[in-house]
Amino acid sequence: MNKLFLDLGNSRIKWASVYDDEYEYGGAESIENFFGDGNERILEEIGEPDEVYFTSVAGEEVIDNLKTFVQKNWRLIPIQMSAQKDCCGLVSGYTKPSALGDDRWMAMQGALGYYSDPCIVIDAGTALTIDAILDGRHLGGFIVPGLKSLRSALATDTADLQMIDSFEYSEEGDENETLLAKDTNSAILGGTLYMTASFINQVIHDLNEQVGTSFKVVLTGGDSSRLKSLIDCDVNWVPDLVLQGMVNIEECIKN
Ligand SMILES: Nc1ncnc2c1ncn2[C@@H]1O[C@H](COP(=O)(O)OP(=O)(O)OP(=O)(O)O)[C@@H](O)[C@H]1O
Ligand SMILES: CC(C)(CO)[C@@H](O)C(=O)NCCC(=O)O
Ligand SMILES: [K+]
Repeated sequence: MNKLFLDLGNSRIKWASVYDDEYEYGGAESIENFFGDGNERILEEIGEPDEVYFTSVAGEEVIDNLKTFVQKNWRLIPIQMSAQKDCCGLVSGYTKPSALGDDRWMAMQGALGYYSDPCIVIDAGTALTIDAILDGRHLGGFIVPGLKSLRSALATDTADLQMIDSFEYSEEGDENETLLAKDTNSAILGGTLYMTASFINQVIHDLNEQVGTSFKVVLTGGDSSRLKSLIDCDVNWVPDLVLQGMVNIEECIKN
């Protein structure tokens, strides 16, 4: 039995397979490339699934594309997984549980595969989210712009600042080494990174203080690799946390 799990984000799709109970993270691809021409390589890598599960924070159009894609390539109907009120050892903290981002719910379910409690889950994706779990309850969380959104806001709202591609720029590798920058790109990259890390550290600090415990911290998302060394405590870095959460739920429901 080959089960395919898909995580549809706002910028990228990530996938993993469970083949005879063996979990394997597949990779990530931009949404355009995934559905675009020349995706034979991705299809080949994925293989032929028997069942397809997906979760999504992308729009209806992307979900429709996925359904068509799965039907066309494998003659299957994918099963959507979403945030619940109370499921697999976790109770939602949202006043309206269905309004919580499905990726946030899945990431928390993924974190519960590592720690029974209490833990803080950080997803540094297109948006950056922080959620906390204590005694099997989601305490709630925060949503702020991700690094790319912060940088693009500056570029949009000023005359002289341009959008910089952090991936090209990171070759310089100096944004963590000096605190203050001496050129525009470093000032933006370093500043937004430092701002985001300070926010994360403050939330962790305040939660620990308020609850009187030391929360475990689990980190995921496209920007997590650049943030992890700036977090003041030990961090469990799990790039495929959302997918792991989906697999945990599927196993929990099956059993
Ligand atoms: N090719 C890439 N490789 C790694 N990181 C990337 C890449 N492209 C963008 N990023 C960074 O990752 C962030 C987006 O994270 P991620 O890919 O996890 O988002 P996403 O797929 O939209 O997920 P979500 O919508 O769930 O947040 C952006 O802020 C950007 O800086
Ligand atoms: C916050 C994002 C964009 C993070 O990917 C996603 O989880 C989402 O669209 N959430 C819905 C709103 C909410 O979680 O309150
Ligand atoms: K997002």
